[in-house]
Amino acid sequence: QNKPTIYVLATGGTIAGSGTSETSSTYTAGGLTADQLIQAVPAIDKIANIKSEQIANIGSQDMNQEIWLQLTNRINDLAKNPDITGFVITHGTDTQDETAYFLNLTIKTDKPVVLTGAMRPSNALSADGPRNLFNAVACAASPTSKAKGVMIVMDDFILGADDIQKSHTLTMGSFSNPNFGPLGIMYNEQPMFFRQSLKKHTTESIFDVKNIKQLPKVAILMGYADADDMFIKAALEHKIEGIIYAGVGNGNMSTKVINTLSKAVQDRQLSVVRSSRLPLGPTTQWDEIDDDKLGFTTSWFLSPQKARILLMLALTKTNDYKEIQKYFTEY
Ligand SMILES: NC(=O)C[C@H](N)C(=O)O
Repeated sequence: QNKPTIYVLATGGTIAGSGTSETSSTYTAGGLTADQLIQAVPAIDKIANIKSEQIANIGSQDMNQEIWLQLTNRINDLAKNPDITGFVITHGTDTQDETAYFLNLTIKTDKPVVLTGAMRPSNALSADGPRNLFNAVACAASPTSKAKGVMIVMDDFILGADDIQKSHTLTMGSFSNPNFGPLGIMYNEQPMFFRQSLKKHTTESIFDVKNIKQLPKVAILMGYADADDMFIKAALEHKIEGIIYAGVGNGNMSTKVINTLSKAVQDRQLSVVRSSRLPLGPTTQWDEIDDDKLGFTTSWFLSPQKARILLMLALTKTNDYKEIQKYFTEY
């Protein structure tokens, strides 16, 4: 029939998980296959032909760069097939923001790529997975979803990868674009878009991971009152190339932390990106810290975990902090 073909790549998560009963909070993420997830939503057949593939079947707390690279390379390859309209990735919610942002920077297609997941396991009373999967397929099937960057569809909202945040440990409605608002909503089997990100992504992104087997090593460390530099020293022993420091307030750091980090910038060209432990607002340059003097970069609106992804990709190109700072304003 004349329906769009959507390619579903399944990776596990609570959407594929099963609980000990339909009302218990005890469950294991992952388990159900891509085919089982799709068969549980017969309404999908009305709107799309589905092809599917099992990439992994894990809780997303175990997501890793091998799977990221596999997803990127597979989608870039499949996107050349004119019969495929768009892609849906089922994924655990814990690190969905990271995978979405990684793909946003490394996928080279205008075709819609939509991630979805669930907060309740597949056999829970009022499980959210089936509706989310239906909406994700409907979003990926629509021509209006093209060239919008990688999106996440959860709880009827369409969310952009650069601002996506999981903000509640337990309940549905956990996902939002907290700084700039959602891109749109799913309504009546169709996406309705109200906003679009101006950040570079997908076809405009310069990051190409086709020949990359191992990404540069970057760690995240968090600031707090009376922060010591012991974790920085420990990280430096592991041949780390970059540190994202999730500082207090506007990416601030204790004097001890600043001194140890700036010494590592000078002595061994460590790349340091200041970010914030706060959920909202940018980490701006030059407020209380002289970034140019120290050779530091700031993450602007990226959360520490997304700043880590951009820094890993940036380090495949350069370790010049000015160039890296440019990336943090563009992506
Ligand atoms: N709601 C979920 O999907 C949580 C689960 N731990 C996961 O990320 O796979």
